[in-house]
Amino acid sequence: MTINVGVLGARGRMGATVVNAVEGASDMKLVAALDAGDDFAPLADAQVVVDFTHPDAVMDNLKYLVEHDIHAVVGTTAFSEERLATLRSWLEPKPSLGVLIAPNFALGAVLAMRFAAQAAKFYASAEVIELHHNRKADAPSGTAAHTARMIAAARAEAGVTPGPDATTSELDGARGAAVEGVHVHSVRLPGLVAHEEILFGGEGETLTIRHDSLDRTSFMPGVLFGVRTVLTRPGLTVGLENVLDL
Ligand SMILES: NC(=O)C1=CN([C@@H]2O[C@H](COP(=O)(O)OP(=O)(O)OC[C@H]3O[C@@H](n4cnc5c(N)ncnc54)[C@H](OP(=O)(O)O)[C@@H]3O)[C@@H](O)[C@H]2O)C=CC1
Ligand SMILES: O=C(O)C1=N[C@H](C(=O)O)C[C@H](O)C1
Repeated sequence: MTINVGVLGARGRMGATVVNAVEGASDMKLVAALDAGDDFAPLADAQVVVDFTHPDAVMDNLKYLVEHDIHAVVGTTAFSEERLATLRSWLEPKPSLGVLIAPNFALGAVLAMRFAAQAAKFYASAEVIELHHNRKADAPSGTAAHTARMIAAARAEAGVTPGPDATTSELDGARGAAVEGVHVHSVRLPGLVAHEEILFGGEGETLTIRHDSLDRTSFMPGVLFGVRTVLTRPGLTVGLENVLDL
């Protein structure tokens, strides 16, 4: 079976890479490659649309896709619990429609998050550092926020209370942003692509888990897997770890 795929954000850094990947996939056909300001009419031919646009645009795009019964694979970041709840309400009357949102489609990043969740119950102290290119629109990264939430959930399940921290900040932001009790630090530099370190500290030891995306092709196997998977996975799925056999 050939899957008809549309891409939103097609002229962007990720969208252009997705266009190439879809064109190179023998089981997919690219039917629309659209960007900001384009007419969405060509999406009528798409079974699945991949969205790598902008946090300010993605909810309107998803509303359009759900209204038109088109499955969606979403890499665009900055999904709050409120946004996810809105999306679930849109999907409720569409029981066969699937939306897959993944803050990171790179296999290594998904594994790093899983390892971090595993480690979280053994270490009361954890910090996340994400490092990205300086054209990135949002901070913290979607991956860092998701990682922090996974650590928080693993701690809650294991009954681990976040470790002591005696520091008083002299300057706002010196300790980063707290996402569900986990400090997250964002670095922006030209030359970087997408990188994350998760640091754990315990009695006389530290554990560092690090992932580096050195090229945007690192995200493509996950995106193509998402396109193939979303057709048979109705409802909202958040995180590639929930569809991969890890
Ligand atoms: N989940 C993952 O694995 C990954 C996620 N990302 C995320 O993907 C998103 C895009 O990143 P990146 O490609 O670097 O960003 P870019 O800015 O390079 O690309 C975004 C593109 O989307 C276009 N766009 C904006 N609004 C719309 C709209 N309403 N409809 C269609 N196209 C639109 C932009 O056009 P214009 O410039 O004219 O506004 C631009 O061409 C970010 O949220 C980023 O964090 C990135 C890498 C991996
Ligand atoms: O903007 C990017 O580049 C990336 N965005 C995603 C995020 O915010 O986590 C995924 C990856 O880190 C690259």
